[in-house]
Formats: sequence, structure tokens, C-alpha cells
Amino acid sequence: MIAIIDDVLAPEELQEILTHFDRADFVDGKKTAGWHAKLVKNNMQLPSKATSTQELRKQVKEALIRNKLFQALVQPKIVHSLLFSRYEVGMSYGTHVDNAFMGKGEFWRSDISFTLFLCEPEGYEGGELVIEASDGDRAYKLPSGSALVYPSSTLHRVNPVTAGVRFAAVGWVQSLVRDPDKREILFDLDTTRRSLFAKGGKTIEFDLISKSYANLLRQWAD
Ligand SMILES: O=C(O)CCC(=O)C(=O)O
Ligand SMILES: [Fe+2]
Repeated sequence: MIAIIDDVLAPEELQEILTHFDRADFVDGKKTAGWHAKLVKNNMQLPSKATSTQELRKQVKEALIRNKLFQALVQPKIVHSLLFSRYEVGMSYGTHVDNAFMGKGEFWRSDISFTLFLCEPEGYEGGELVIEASDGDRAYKLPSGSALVYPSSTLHRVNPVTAGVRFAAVGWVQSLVRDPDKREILFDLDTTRRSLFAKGGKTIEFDLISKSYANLLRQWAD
């Protein structure tokens, strides 16, 4: 499932991150790409080992983890490999698939990829995140603070930036539920039981859907 999550970060948090970017040194993004993605990756990133990057990473991770829609959609076991990117005019990230596993020493599976847009769409031209689906390409350019979550199994790209600068945080999730179809069933059940609860409280219908939700999650989680 491809989904948009709005307002992951508050305007003050966004401002703080952008202020940090103003004085930060960005390095070549090829450093963290797989051997084939390197061939088409042309962007800049915050150095992953810097203490300030680790603090920003923690902040963004916590914001995602406390977001109820993110929880319901992706069932995160771990949010990992988060990085902060900067695309200047002429930069892009050509068509690629994300590596199935990421990390050094400890490896995490990438089930879901996300891009958290960190600047307003009016501030740059081009730079759309394009998901290449079997029925055609879909291009996304979201407001600052909104995130796109999409299956890591897709081919995707970032179009060349033709004016301005594009900032984003990107990362991956190893989900408790590896199969996207199963995640979607859980999401639908969870949405339905919450809607039933809002309308009628803790009825027997709510209890039975909650029971199915919990028991399926128990069966499907790894
Ligand atoms: O910046 C983006 O929106 C996506 C970047 C990407 O595809 C990646 O880092 O693997
Ligand atoms: Fe990617």
C-alpha cells in the first residue's frame, strides 16, 4: 500500500532541522548506496556517523513511531538506516530498487521505504519521488512535514531538481508483518474497529473484530 502521512513533524521541529542543515556539511550520497544504485545516485547526505545526524535521526524516528497512522499502516518492528538528503539543481536519483537488507554487523530487512519531505514544494522544481508501478508512474511531491510510505519492493526514482533545493529524510522499516497483503488486512480491521468504537463504544462487534485483529497479528508477526 502506498500512503501519505501528514504532519509527522511540527513546524517548529521542521524549522530546527532546516536551521541545522544551513550550517551542516553534506557528503556524497553514493556512500550509502548499494553497488547498482550507486550508478544512478547523485545527491548529498548528512554524514551518518556525526553526533548531530544521530540526534536528528532519533528525533525523526520518534516522531514516526508516535504517529498512529504510521503504526497502523506499517506495524514497525524497527525503523532503520535513516538518512537526510539534499538535492541541488541537476541532482537526481535514477530508477533503482532498495536493498532487501541494510546495516553493518546487524542487518535489518527493508519492507517499507519512506520519504519525509522537509521543505515546501514551492521551494524547488522537479525532485518528485516517482514510484514506477505496473500501471504507470506515480509522482509525489508532498508538503513539508508529510511522509510517503511505499513498498521497498518497487522500482522508484527521484526526478532531477531543476530549480531550488530539495531536502528530505528517507528511511526504511522492518515490519512485524512482512507480507503487504496481510498488513493491509490488519489495517482495514483496525480502522473498522476504531470507527465502530467511535460510534458505539465497546460493543460485542468491536470485541470480536479486536479479537480477530489480535489473533491474526499473533499468527502473522515475525
Ligand atoms: O529521496 C527520496 O524521496 C527517495 C530516495 C531513495 O529512493 C533512496 O534513498 O533509496
Ligand atoms: Fe530508494
